[in-house]
Amino acid sequence: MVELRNVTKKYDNGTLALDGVNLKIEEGEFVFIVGPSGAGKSTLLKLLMKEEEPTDGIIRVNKYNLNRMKRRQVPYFRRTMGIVFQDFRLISDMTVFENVAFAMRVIGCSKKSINRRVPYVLKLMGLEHKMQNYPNELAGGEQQRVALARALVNNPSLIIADEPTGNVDPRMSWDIMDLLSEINKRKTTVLVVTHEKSLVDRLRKRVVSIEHGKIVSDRMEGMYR
Ligand SMILES: Nc1ncnc2c1ncn2[C@@H]1O[C@H](COP(=O)(O)OP(=O)(O)OP(=O)(O)O)[C@@H](O)[C@H]1O
Repeated sequence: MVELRNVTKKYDNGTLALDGVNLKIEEGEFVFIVGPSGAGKSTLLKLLMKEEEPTDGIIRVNKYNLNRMKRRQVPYFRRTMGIVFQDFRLISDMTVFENVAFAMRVIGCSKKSINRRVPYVLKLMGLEHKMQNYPNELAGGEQQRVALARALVNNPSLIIADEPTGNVDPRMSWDIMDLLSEINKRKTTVLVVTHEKSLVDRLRKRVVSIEHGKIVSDRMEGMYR
């Protein structure tokens, strides 16, 4: 469960990025966050992963109250969620396999389970033939899928993705959305920031629109209405 109550974020330079945001996302929901550039979408995600602090308001993610969280708890908290960053943040001197394995290693998984799980997840992403390659040897869309594999590998209860289809062709965008939908069917909460109106229009999901730091609409979208 994700909850923001009256959340405001003003950056040090005076920019009001979020202005009194109230939002509740139940466990197992799939939610798109949309809005023009500069609306505050990335800021919202950064607050949810405690990369930024709110100026005001209360934020809860799963069993955590982010306002009260101690600095040393943050890495543990982040490990409960799968995060796909806009710029992937893959580690350049690690292979694809190692990048995904690393997420398992930091939570103390055994070598045996890593060797079983990582190839499985990479295969799901259609990357089994790239396991020993380095990120800079991959196309943008492939790097995107490595980032997604890394976010999924520990079966998180919440996945947060910032423009997960940003650098890929339309067909691949659909594949990524299909994967996220599949994961969502297994009760994982999925939160996706996207610019791609065509995806949002065709998928029957909850869509939260943000403009100038405020939620301007919150509705179910879909071709079947
Ligand atoms: N670290 C920062 N310091 C100061 N201002 C910032 C910072 N990060 C973002 N902003 C500003 O806050 C506002 C919201 O930015 P944010 O990145 O959340 O928008 P966005 O909706 O994600 O945009 P985009 O779709 O282009 O990624 C913008 O005016 C932006 O310039």
